[in-house]
Amino acid sequence: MIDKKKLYSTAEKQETAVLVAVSTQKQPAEKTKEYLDELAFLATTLGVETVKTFTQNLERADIRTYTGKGKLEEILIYVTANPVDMILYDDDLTPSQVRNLEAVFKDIKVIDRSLLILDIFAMRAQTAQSKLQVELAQYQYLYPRLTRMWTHLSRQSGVGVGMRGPGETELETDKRLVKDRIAFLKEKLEKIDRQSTTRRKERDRLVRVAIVGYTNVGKSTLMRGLSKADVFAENKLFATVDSTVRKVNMENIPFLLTDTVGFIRKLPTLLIESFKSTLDEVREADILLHVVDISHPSFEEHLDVVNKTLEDIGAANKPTILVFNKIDLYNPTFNADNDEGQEIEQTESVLEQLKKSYIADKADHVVFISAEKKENIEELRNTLFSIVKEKHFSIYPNWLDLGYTAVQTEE
Ligand SMILES: Nc1nc2c(ncn2[C@@H]2O[C@H](COP(=O)(O)OP(=O)(O)OP(=O)(O)O)[C@@H](O)[C@H]2O)c(=O)[nH]1
Ligand SMILES: [Mg+2]
Repeated sequence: MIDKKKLYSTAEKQETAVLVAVSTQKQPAEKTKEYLDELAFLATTLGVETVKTFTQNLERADIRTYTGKGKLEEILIYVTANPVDMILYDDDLTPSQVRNLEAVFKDIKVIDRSLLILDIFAMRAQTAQSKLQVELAQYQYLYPRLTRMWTHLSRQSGVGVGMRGPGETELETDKRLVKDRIAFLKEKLEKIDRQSTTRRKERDRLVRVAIVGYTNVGKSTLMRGLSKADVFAENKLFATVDSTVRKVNMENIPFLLTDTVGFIRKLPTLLIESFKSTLDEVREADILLHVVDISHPSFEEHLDVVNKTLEDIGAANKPTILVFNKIDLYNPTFNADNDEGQEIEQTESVLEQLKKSYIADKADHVVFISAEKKENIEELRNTLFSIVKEKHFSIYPNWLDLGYTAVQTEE
């Protein structure tokens, strides 16, 4: 049995972190800066304050200690002289890197990107299913890394980042018990998966639309704007971990709208695997609303990350509306490459060009909106509805003769 005696308390003091990243041939320095901003934002989401960042240029990350020796010493001097609870690495560390770094940093936690993201998911998971999914991903991540550090950490008072299981319990650290737990969780999830597949099959066949996108782009805000759902939206990463399905009616044609978990660069593979059945909502969708935060300086990279993840889960090549959101914050003079002295183009023509470039290869439709300020929502509704309608009539060619009442669902 798992020991659930020690409860996680939110009243703990705020934890502090230093961030570490390397710039490599594949990852130029300006990218590293952006990634570190994202890492700091992930930390903030967990209430962790960033006190310093360290970066290093290397051909590739050091296989033993991630950074080189000199930088490692520099970090050690800093964390010895200052109150620092954890060192956050922007990439995933191998079990042996973790071991080596633990030996250097002793009582200071060594946390990598995956572990941080897993921790946020643990905090956000609401349903029994997503809690089990997160717990499974956490244990699969921890199992090969269960070393002195984890047993040591679990004995420290107060559980912080890296040790938080879902449901406010602490993670188990006994290797043998963890193995049993993994088997148990897998079995339980398979059972839930079988039940929900049956339930989905029994559901009447309605057109399914999934809202997808990078984290924090405004998916839940848009969901609220398009349906009556009271969905949680917040300026933090991964506000949504569970998917919400709502039935929406437009001109007496019902369809299902799903808000989904956001994607992120380097989303832990284990999370994708264990969230398989949650992601089924995306995989089984007929139409995708791909939301992009156009005000974000790296929105194009976000777009590529999402498309790549969609491919990975087998959900690419669906009819897609590319929804550029937060148009109220968009400033093309900031995003566009402006050579000195060059006239800054009007927002409208910049958007027009953007639309053309995306229509050509990445989307069937492009719409610019502000979900928050409710700008252009009508245009989006109309575009969406025209596609939904087409799909709906291909399933129910005689819909108009049925008096609109043939389909009843519980959503
Ligand atoms: N200015 C502005 N802010 C917006 C807009 N749409 C959403 N936001 C804000 O962006 C933040 C994230 O919104 P969410 O709807 O939670 O985003 P999400 O994509 O569901 O995020 P996750 O569930 O965390 O992946 C919130 O603070 C929203 O208020 C918009 O059109 N303009
Ligand atoms: Mg959300």
